[in-house]
Amino acid sequence: MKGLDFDFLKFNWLDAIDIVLVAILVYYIYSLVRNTLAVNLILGMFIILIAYYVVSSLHMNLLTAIISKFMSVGIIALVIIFQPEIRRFLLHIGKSTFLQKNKAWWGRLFGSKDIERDNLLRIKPIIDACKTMKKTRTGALIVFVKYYDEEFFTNSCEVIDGKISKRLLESIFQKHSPLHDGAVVISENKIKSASCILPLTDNDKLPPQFGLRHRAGIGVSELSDAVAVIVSEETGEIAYAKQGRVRMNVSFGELEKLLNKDF
Ligand SMILES: Nc1ncnc2c1ncn2[C@@H]1O[C@H](COP(=O)(O)OP(=O)(O)OP(=O)(O)O)[C@@H](O)[C@H]1O
Repeated sequence: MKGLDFDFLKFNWLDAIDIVLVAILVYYIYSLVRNTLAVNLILGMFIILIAYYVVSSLHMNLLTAIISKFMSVGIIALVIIFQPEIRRFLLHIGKSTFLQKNKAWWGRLFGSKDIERDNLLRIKPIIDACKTMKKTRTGALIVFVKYYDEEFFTNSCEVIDGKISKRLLESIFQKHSPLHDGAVVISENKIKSASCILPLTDNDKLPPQFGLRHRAGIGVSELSDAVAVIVSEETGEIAYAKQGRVRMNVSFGELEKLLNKDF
């Protein structure tokens, strides 16, 4: 009888690096899809994969053939289904590149105070406008995007391309303004557009009080690197959506910190 082959148990440092990298990748994917619909899709795929192994090991040929045909087109289906997650994943990688990180490090080393001060100056009119809108129960949806996709936004928005100001934001969302319906998009330190119709999230686990405004804010944050600030017309509460997840009852202090980090 031939001896058993335990070669596969040999373990070297490259295997260790391999395992660590796979663990990081799995964690990265998990943190991208956590609390989003993609989790259910991954679970569904996993069940189909197990079903395939079960039926093929039981030699159930017809079912095996059907599932394997289904899986052979799976890769195209996966790219289509997970398009928002793949896009977010690539954007994350791009954002964490050496150059981008270095920019932040130079800032931290030599000009952190100035950068922080500049950032707070940029954010202040937005926070102030949110404070007023919360007080007056004016519904608002403000979306911040790092990369302004002309095609995506121009088709469904009114172009503004104006300086960020408290009064401009308040006037846009004021109930009688023709532009108050929809979202304001801020990018490149400007109010790029208003009255934007955004894609709604399909997430069915959201609180029942979340209507279209909240769904639109969460929806756009699922599809891109956008973050959204939502002021509820009903309650005046501020919500913050990022990567398809939403934080409710955000205080102005928190909002400042979040925008300082993400905007
Ligand atoms: N697809 C969309 N994109 C951007 N804004 C939208 C979209 N659909 C609806 N809205 C905005 O949401 C408003 C309706 O909000 P709705 O009352 O359904 O939201 P909500 O999440 O319950 O918030 P609120 O607490 O302010 O009522 C609309 O007047 C419009 O301004």
